[in-house]
Amino acid sequence: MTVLRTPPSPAKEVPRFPPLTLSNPEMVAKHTPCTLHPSILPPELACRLFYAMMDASEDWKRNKWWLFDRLVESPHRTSFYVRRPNEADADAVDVGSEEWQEASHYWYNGRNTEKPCYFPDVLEEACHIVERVVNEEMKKRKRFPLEWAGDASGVWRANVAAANRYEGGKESVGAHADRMTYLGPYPTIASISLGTSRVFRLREVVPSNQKEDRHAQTFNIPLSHNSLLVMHGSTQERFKHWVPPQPTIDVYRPSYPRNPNGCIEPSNCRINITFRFYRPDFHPSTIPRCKCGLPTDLRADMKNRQDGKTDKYWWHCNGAVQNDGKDCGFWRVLDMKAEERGPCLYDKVEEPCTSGCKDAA
Ligand SMILES: O=C(O)CCC(=O)C(=O)O
Ligand SMILES: [Fe+2]
Repeated sequence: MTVLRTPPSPAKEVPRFPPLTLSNPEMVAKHTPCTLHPSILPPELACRLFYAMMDASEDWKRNKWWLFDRLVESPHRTSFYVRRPNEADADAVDVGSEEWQEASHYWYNGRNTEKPCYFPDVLEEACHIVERVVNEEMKKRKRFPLEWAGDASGVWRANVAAANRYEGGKESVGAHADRMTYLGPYPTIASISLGTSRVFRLREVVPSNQKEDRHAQTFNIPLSHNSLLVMHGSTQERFKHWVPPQPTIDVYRPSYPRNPNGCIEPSNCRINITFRFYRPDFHPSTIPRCKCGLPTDLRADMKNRQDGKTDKYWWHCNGAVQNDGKDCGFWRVLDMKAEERGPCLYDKVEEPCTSGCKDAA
């Protein structure tokens, strides 16, 4: 017997757009929730910071983690710095204190047991400039209800910095969104690049309910020496970012010699420094432990984004990266109220901004 069925309707044609290079600040602001400043520090300071971080990076380590049954190493070196609290500032958090040490170990996937270094003077000098620019930017933007609002002064500041060194074009970092364990939701992350220019890549994670309607586009942002990329709130909730290996790179020629009468040595290294704010309401003592007894990871539920206020985040076991690849399967939804976190901008933001809203991009 032949059964006649109506043929299935052809799948909807959803256009795919090729990767787009965002070569100026206007394009970056149009397509992403980030802002680009091509030249952020006075040139002499940028060069001094490059040399200081190149010297320090001799001691930086490659992160290690378990991928299934294999111990793998990051294809770049990394380090973690904490800022000395400002005595004059009553709100300042001493993330260098013993109670915060766990947060620095977490950067190294629980491996590093040494005390993190305080910002060297040159990093402190750069940080002041970065903070001023970030705060100017933030004033112009629509903010998100879950952002931190506990600072009496209302200004953004950095209390930690993570640094990476990429040597040559082969070194890279894989696609990820930054873990929010100590940053909390909608963090602002300010990223300085020094040395060789590399491409920074961003790609949105399209929510499950929009998958049939649109594809994500890949954006390439060339980050040259002394540029600042500010990843504003929602970047970690909506996008993954990475620095891909690059077959060719332009060697960086510093504008100043290392020593007054020395010669200029070209370099094939890129140094990246991300300034971050570890929130007091995400203090290590408040981070849920999984069944392995380890601090859990906080991640945004990127595929089910909501309205900027009711977005979901999960605490989940981070054991797989540390524990011979074994994960205890623990997870729990973040509940800001029940976990007594905040204060957030909730009450100050009149209308919630949808994660995809244009002003927030
Ligand atoms: O090197 C960069 O620009 C990105 C580094 C990064 O994504 C990270 O450290 O989380
Ligand atoms: Fe990152």
